[in-house]
Amino acid sequence: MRILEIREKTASIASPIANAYIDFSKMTASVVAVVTDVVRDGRPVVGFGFNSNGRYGQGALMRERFIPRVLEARPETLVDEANANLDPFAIWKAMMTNEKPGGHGDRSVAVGTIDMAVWDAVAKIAGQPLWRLLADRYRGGVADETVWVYAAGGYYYPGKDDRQLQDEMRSYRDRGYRVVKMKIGGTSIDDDRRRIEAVLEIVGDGANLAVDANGRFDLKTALAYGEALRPYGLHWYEEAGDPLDYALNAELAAAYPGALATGENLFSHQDARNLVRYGGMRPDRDYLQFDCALSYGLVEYLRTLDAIAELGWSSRRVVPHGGHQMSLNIAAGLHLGGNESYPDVFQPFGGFADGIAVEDGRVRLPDVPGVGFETKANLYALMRTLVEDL
Ligand SMILES: O=C([O-])CC(=O)C(=O)O
Ligand SMILES: [Mg+2]
Repeated sequence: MRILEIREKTASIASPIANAYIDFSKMTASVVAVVTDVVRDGRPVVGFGFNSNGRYGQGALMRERFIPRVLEARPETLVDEANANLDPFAIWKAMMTNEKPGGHGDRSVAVGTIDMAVWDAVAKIAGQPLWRLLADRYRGGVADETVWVYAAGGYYYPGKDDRQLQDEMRSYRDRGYRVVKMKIGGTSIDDDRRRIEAVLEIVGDGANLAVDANGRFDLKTALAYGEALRPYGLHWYEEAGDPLDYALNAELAAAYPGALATGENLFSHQDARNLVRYGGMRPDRDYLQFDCALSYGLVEYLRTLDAIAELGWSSRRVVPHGGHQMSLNIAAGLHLGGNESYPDVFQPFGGFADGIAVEDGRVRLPDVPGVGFETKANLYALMRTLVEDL
């Protein structure tokens, strides 16, 4: 059993939306296909992966370092004999040969994207949905039947007024979501207060609304927003300050009684552990949002979950960023607290299986081998363009 080829290409996810920090007018993502020599139903098993929004395509790093290392490794060293399958841990180790510690940045995205495709292939070779394989291997066979999801959107874009923001949020609620998320910090605090109140007219209770500042604020502004947000009793206040400014986060946590959420821009188990050690995050109410597709993949995510468990954190406090099916599988198979969803933005990567509706804020997973990309027609059509000749 061996990996024959790893193909990648860059896809555009450009759109006019903006958060408080960046606009997405030139945003891209990498799509990867891991081609194996295993044949199922007369066709080679191919695992697919892609990286989450916000970090651009990583083709150059893949082509120059990570793909060659996998293909140069002796094939027998990448096999998991016990399970008669490929070994994601050995493949990960091969990719990370001669990589120094620290400085987790774009390479963690490149590795995470290939790792997603490897796990898709592994689950397909096993003939199981990934969520089932993960539950069997790591959680005594018990998977969650449904996963809590929330609808992320509420972006800024030119000409968008409160009425359009309300229509957007109403449409998420009409599609079965209970909790919605909107951007803050891209305008004045008074404007944001008005936008929040407009959305609360639609979703009612503050517990149905999360807000996301995308790391924009300095300490003073983070605290001022904390004061302004406090009376609303929001679901969470996300990424107030710079992702690596643990002291800012700790000061905010000491002042803000509601839930905080952060971690989407921390890309290693060491950084995740430092957030939990030094960021003042409270295990009884706050949320951790590490995204495997940006942070060296599921192999590293398992280490991250172990690292936070050692510090007393339940996996139920983890609600990944990224709105993708890979994290949905991890949430169901490894007992996380839920998953982000982008019902409308970042298509075709956002959203889950076609034909499985969100009901009362929860979604089921498809019962097909792998991550389930084949159940999302627009995404699978894009992935197939990598392997049209196979
Ligand atoms: O706007 C973005 O970069 C995405 C984001 O923060 C989120 O989904 O939480
Ligand atoms: Mg965010």
